[in-house]
Amino acid sequence: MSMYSSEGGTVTPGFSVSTSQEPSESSAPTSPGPSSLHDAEGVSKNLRPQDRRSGPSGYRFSTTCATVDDPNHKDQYGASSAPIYMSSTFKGLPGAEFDYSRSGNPTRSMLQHHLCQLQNCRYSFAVSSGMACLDVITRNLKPGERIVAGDDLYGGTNRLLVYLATHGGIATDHVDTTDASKVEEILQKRAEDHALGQSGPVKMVLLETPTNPLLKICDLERCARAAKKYAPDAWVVVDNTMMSPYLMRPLELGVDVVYDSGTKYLSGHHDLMAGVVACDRDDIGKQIAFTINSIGNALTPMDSFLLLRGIKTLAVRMDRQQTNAMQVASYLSALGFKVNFPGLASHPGKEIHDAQASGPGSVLSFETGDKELSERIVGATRLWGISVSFGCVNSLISMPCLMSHASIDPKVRAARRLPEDLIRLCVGIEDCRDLLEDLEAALLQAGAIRRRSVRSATALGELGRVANNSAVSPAGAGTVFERVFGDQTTVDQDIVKLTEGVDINKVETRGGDNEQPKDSGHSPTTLIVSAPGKVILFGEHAVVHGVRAVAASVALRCYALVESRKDDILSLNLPDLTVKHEWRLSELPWSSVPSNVDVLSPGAELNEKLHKAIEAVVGLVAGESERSHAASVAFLYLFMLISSSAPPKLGQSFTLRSALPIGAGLGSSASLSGCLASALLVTHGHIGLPKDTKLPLNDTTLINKYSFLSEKVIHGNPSGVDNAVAVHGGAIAFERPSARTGRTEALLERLNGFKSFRFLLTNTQVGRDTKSLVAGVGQRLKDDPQGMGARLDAIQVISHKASALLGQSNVTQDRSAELQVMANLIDENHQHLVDMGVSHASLELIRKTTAAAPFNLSTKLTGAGGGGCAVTLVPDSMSEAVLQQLKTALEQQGFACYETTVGGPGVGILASHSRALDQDKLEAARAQFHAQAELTDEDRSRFAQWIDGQGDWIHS
Ligand SMILES: Nc1ncnc2c1ncn2[C@@H]1O[C@H](COP(=O)(O)OP(=O)(O)O)[C@@H](O)[C@H]1O
Ligand SMILES: C[C@@](O)(CCOP(=O)(O)O)CC(=O)O
Repeated sequence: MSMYSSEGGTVTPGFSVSTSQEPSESSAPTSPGPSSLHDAEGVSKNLRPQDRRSGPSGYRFSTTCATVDDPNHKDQYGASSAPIYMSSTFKGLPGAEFDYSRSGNPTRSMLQHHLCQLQNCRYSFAVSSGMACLDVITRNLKPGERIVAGDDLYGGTNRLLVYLATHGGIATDHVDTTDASKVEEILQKRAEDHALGQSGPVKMVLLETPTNPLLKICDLERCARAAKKYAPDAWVVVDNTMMSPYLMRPLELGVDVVYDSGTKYLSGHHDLMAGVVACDRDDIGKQIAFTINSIGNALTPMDSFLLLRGIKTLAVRMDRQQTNAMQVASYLSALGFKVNFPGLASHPGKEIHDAQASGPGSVLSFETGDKELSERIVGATRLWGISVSFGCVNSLISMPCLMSHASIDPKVRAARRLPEDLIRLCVGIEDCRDLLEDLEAALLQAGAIRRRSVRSATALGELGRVANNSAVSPAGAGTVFERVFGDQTTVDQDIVKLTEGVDINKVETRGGDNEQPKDSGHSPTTLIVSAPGKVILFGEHAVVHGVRAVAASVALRCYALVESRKDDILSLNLPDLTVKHEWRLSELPWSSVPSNVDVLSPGAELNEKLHKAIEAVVGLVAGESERSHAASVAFLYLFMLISSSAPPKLGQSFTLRSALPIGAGLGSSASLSGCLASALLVTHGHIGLPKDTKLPLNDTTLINKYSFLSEKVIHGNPSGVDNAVAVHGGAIAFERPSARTGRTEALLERLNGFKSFRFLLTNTQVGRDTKSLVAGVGQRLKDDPQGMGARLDAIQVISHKASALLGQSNVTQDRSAELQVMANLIDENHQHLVDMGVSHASLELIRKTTAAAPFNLSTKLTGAGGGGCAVTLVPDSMSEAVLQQLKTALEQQGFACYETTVGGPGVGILASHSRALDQDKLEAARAQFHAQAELTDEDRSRFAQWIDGQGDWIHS
């Protein structure tokens, strides 16, 4: 029988183990015991455990891990990997080494031999789980005897101790073991009580360091000394799971028994449950062998094999895990979170820890100050698996109070100062950049941090400074991070280094260690956004081909309500088109998102693969109109692109309502696109909300880029003028980049004089489709490049004249002459549009009506034409009565008139975190957004008026 076997020889099924079958003190190992080798080498405790030689071969730790060699169980075929003896019984005469697998199994014996090498001890036992270890150990206690244990214990340990108290009469004193004097005090007190007959003797001191999940440090040597002094009969037991024998070997520090949950670091792959008990004392070894054989919780052959295999890579795994953990801890700490990790210089127990262990391990925890925020963070991670346990090659995230420690009474948790908001991270071997990116994205999505734009960094003169750092993102996005504690703003270059390659600009935390979270510092999850429609006064269609267009925002807007959800559903509600979509986030075609998306710098081209994949997903809804299909595809396209850096786990609900007539040439699609882009960029943390009510230009530029992509989905080949107006607002002259004109960058010029003109918009109510009208003009240009080219040139001249006129901010002396010039330009431009084939009988009727006496006004189609809207220039001199008369005439012909002001603001944001959208207002807004689908024009304008009148909108 091997000294390393737990079983102790032959056991006949159905019979109890006789003492002679337990490991006997006289039995000698058949190979030199590890301790003898150590003694021979005079190994000093001052050497780091992993540097010390261990095992009979005298190899260092990682070599020993990989070198499984049990001289007592040499394989007859020379198998390189320990064979799995999948046999419950073994044939042979009584007295043979193996007879029944509960008592002994060759695979388990090989494992236990190997564990002895690693743990530098003579007895190692493999059982069915970490808790089984504690069960086996505590069975040494008798009713009336006592345990002293820590107060920051794993929930399962706590549960077993409570069970022992209630069912076994074995009480536990919980003390703060991080303060060795407390351990000394309680041991002394119990010794005195026992001497006086007032309490049972302490028979076990249960320690763990670092503790789980607060990572507090206990001085093992000092506690063990105190135990030997005041309770010499007590077993000093250490749960070494957080360290593993690679980082700490408590038996060398005066401890009697060590156990590890083998499920964690030892196996490393979360593919088995196991526990390992180790000791160097014969009396304890004998007792434990007896108990395991009696209760039958020894590890199965298959799991023994798996554990043995896992152990071979223990050192390399832990090296990588620790390095990663150190980076994660530093990252969180630099962001201002309270981080518990003994690797950090700030850890109060670091000195003691470093003296007894050779690394911090890879478990850390941090506090956010807000339980719900923590839940959101945990829920928002993707790469970090939400799971209990630790030590696995895969990184895990959990909230101990809801998971591993949920079995501890909340009152007890509170008394033991276990914060409810605590998040535990168990770091794996992944590429740390991915881990940090995922964590960062989760922090952003949950609202724990927020990023700020590159522009403000540049303004602060910081970007250049940090850009010199070699660790700046290869994407060149300018990885500058900013922390904010109250009013203090710092740029932390360490974070830049840590998140090398992370495509994020600036990050602000919303609280330091002692600071309560401030709502103002995070990406709001509930908000209302709006964007205006537009009227093109000159240059529509031609603008697609590089010609200048003159356009302005109108007071009719689209509005979106965005709310976060607690499930994984992404919902898009389009009541104007009576459509509601719901998609499960996991069902979206994430694999079609290009891998190299730079969210802050999207290209101007649609990604065809993603576009097609999304069309297929949206196309699954039967009976949807082309209109809502296009809007839904545009929405999903933006959603997937914008969230691609961290696909969320929790869904969102989007409800869009428009005060604009849809498909009437007033840019409803662009205003919808502006709403979607701004809402997504803000709620996904790519745009932080400004402290004042003005969105910075770089943010509106980003919104515009996404709006343009959305327009491309809806329109095919838009010029970009509609979305430029919807996002930036005001009145503009616009020219897109074009091969025809040689322009390589879009031109956007503000026209301040536009506002002084009055316009009447008249909707023909004739539906049409921008996409096909634009495509039609494109085709005509191909068919007749000369004729069409001449028209485009003529429109270019018109637009230039008009923008020169409308750009003047002061009303000139000769106002009526100006108005006449404008009227002529309108007529001329309309004629070209007729020639381009995009007018319509209804539009011509409006022209005729407005041109007739007594009105004598100039009108042109606006937008894509083919129906839709017409715009009429109303001279300053026209009285309200005459204007009313014109409106009545038009309305009698079945048209709808809008008197709208032009040149108002672009995208607007009303966020729930500001007082502008308090709970009451939000409820009222919800009711309005979710009111019956069909709204009359009057309902719409009432709704718009109400929403526009709420709070302080943040505007472009
Ligand atoms: N309120 C809305 N709800 C859903 N989709 C909308 C809404 N407003 C605009 N759209 C989308 O925009 C398209 C209309 O765009 P378009 O034909 O260019 O007309 P417009 O001149 O109004 O922009 C619709 O077919 C639809 O896809
Ligand atoms: C015809 C066009 O110039 C304007 C389209 O406006 P609308 O979609 O009709 O609102 C096309 C474009 O500029 O993208």
